[in-house]
Parts: sequence; C-alpha cells; structure tokens
Amino acid sequence: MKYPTILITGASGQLGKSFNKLSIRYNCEFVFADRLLIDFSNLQSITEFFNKNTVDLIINCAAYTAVDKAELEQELAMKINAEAVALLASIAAQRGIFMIHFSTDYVFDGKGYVPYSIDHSTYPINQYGRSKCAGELAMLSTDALDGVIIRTSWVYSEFGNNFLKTMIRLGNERKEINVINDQIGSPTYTDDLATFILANIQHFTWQGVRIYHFSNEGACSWYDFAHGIMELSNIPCTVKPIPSSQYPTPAKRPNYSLLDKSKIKEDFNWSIPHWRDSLKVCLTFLTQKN
Ligand SMILES: NC(=O)C1=CN([C@@H]2O[C@H](COP(=O)(O)OP(=O)(O)OC[C@H]3O[C@@H](n4cnc5c(N)ncnc54)[C@H](OP(=O)(O)O)[C@@H]3O)[C@@H](O)[C@H]2O)C=CC1
Ligand SMILES: Cc1cn([C@H]2C[C@H](O)[C@@H](COP(=O)(O)OP(=O)(O)O[C@H]3O[C@@H](C)C(=O)[C@@H](O)[C@H]3O)O2)c(=O)[nH]c1=O
Repeated sequence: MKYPTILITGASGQLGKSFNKLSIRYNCEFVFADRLLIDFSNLQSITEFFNKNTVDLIINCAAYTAVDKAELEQELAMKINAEAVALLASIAAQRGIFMIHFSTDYVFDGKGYVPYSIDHSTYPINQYGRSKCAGELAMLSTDALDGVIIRTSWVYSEFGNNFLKTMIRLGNERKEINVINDQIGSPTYTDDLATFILANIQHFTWQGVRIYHFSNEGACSWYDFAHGIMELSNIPCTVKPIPSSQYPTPAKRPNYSLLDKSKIKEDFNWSIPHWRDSLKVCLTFLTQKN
C-alpha cells in the first residue's frame, strides 16, 4: 500500500463525508479530522497535529465555502482557504507528504464561452474565489511540494448543506420558485469525486504540483439543475428561469464556469458520469437517509 495512513481534513463537510462513506472499501488507515481536531482558523492547531501525528497522504477537504458571507468575512476566508493551506503545504513539503487539495470554478471570471482549461488564467470575481485562488498560489509556490489541486464545481451530496437540499426544501414549501438560468457550469456529486481519488490513489505520486479539473459531465444552468431536481424527486413545484439581475446576491458569481476535464480523463483513463445520472444516484441515498 503506497499510502498506509491518509489524513482527511474537513471530515464533517460534504466531500469529507463521502470519503468517510467510501473509505470502508479501502485497506488503509484513515484519520478523519474535523475542526475540533484541526482548526484551520488557528494555524497553531495545524502545527500541533503534525507534531503529534504521522500521515502519508493529506486530502484537504476543509474550506470556508460560504460564498456570500465571505464578502464580509474576508479575513477568515483568507485564513482558512489560503494561510492554512500554505502552512499545510509547507509541512507536507518538509515531510515529503503528497497533498491533495480542492479548488473551485469560482477562481475564473466567468467571461469564457468554452470550458476552462487547467492552464487558463484565473481572475476571481468574489472574495471566496480570491481566497481559493490564493490557496492555489500558495501550493504552487511551495518549494519541494508534491501534490495536486483539483478544481471542482457546484458540489452537492446527500450530506451537509447544498443547492440540491435547498431546492428540495423550497420545492416542498412553495408552488413556484425562481432560479437563475444565465450562470452555466456543471454539478459535481461528491461520491464521484471521492471515488475517483480513492480508486487512483496509487497514481498520485508525481513530483511538483499539478492542476486538474473534475466535475460531472454535461453543462447546465442553475435553473436546469433545479428543474432536474424537481423532476427526478417528483416534487410538483414550477421552476421559473430568471436572469441573474433578478436574483441579487452579496457575491457575484461567474456566468460561465464549465471546467474542461479532458486532462484528468486522459491521464487517469477515467470516465465521469453525466450530472443527471449522478443526481439520480444521490437522490436514492438521500431518500434512504430520510
Ligand atoms: N461546495 C461547493 O459547491 C464546492 C466546493 N469546492 C471545494 O471543495 C472542497 C470541499 O467542499 P465541500 O465539502 O463542499 O465543503 P463543505 O462546506 O461541505 O465542507 C467544508 C469543511 O471545512 C470545514 N471547515 C470550515 N472551517 C474550518 C476550520 N476553521 N477548521 C477546520 N475545518 C473547517 C467545515 O467544518 P464544519 O462542518 O465544522 O463547518 C467542513 O467540514 C473545498 O475545498 C471547497 O472549496 C469547490 C467547488 C464547489
Ligand atoms: C436558493 C436559490 C439560488 N439561486 C441561485 C443563486 C446562485 O447564483 C445559484 C447557486 O446558489 P448557491 O448560493 O446555492 O450556490 P453557491 O454558493 O454560489 O455555490 C458555489 O459554492 C462554492 C463553494 C463553489 O465553489 C462553487 O462551485 C459553487 O458551488 O443559484 C436562485 O436563482 N434561486 C434560488 O432560489
């Protein structure tokens, strides 16, 4: 086993919980760290953890993900998404630990009209995006670090809070909801991302830091996603398409943030499910849970 002990930070988040759910299939020791064990807003807590523990691989799922709140809590977002990532990266580099980290489609400005390639220039348009971008740069500029930044988008799962769960709640409360149809991207089911990583763990061995993109296949707007959620959950709520101008939010979102996944599919010979197929799978788990 290449990596006998794997640290998963942000263990109580959506992606962290998918890793937990899928980890039973793998024969390694997983250390699931929530914020009580490692607090990313307190750098000392990161250092203390590594002074007491030895791990072979870091999968960093911890992040500040409240996009609108980040406009007001810029410092906290930067601390968790950039400063803590920089420290984690430097510890990983010093100890020769491979580091898997996640970033977002929100590092792009959304002015594109073809899927964003891994080397497209970043230009975030909100504070969350800026903090994630700073985290990427910290990793890329850490000497002797081996690792990967996997940018993903519109993450949802049966765990935690996400767009899927908000739509189901609103759909059950209202006869009609308005959802933006001029922001285009692709949803990502956490199980698909976590499965990809766990199944390929032995291949994460290169030197230096690479960037990859991962989301489900297909493109949609938030309106298409919401419409699909109502349809596949049999919720009789009408979803009305609206322009972003009719749904003002504190943080701007990119209008187009589809990720080009060709590199990850080629390098790992991996096929990724279409977002509608994964949505069906997730809805089955959600129904079992409730
Ligand atoms: N959610 C999305 O739509 C997208 C997410 N991503 C990226 O994917 C990764 C995983 O995201 P996802 O699982 O969806 O995010 P979640 O918000 O579901 O989970 C984030 C985790 O980070 C933890 N966390 C927050 N603050 C701290 C802190 N101070 N110390 C330690 N842990 C902390 C949270 O803890 P607690 O549970 O206690 O709050 C939570 O467990 C992140 O890097 C995110 O930026 C990328 C694109 C889209
Ligand atoms: C609830 C709601 C949202 N919307 C719009 C607002 C927004 O443009 C879009 C998505 O809303 P949310 O606030 O749920 O999603 P948001 O927090 O913007 O999601 C983002 O989270 C971060 C962490 C990421 O990294 C991104 O990839 C992306 O997933 O849907 C509606 O149009 N109608 C509604 O009723």
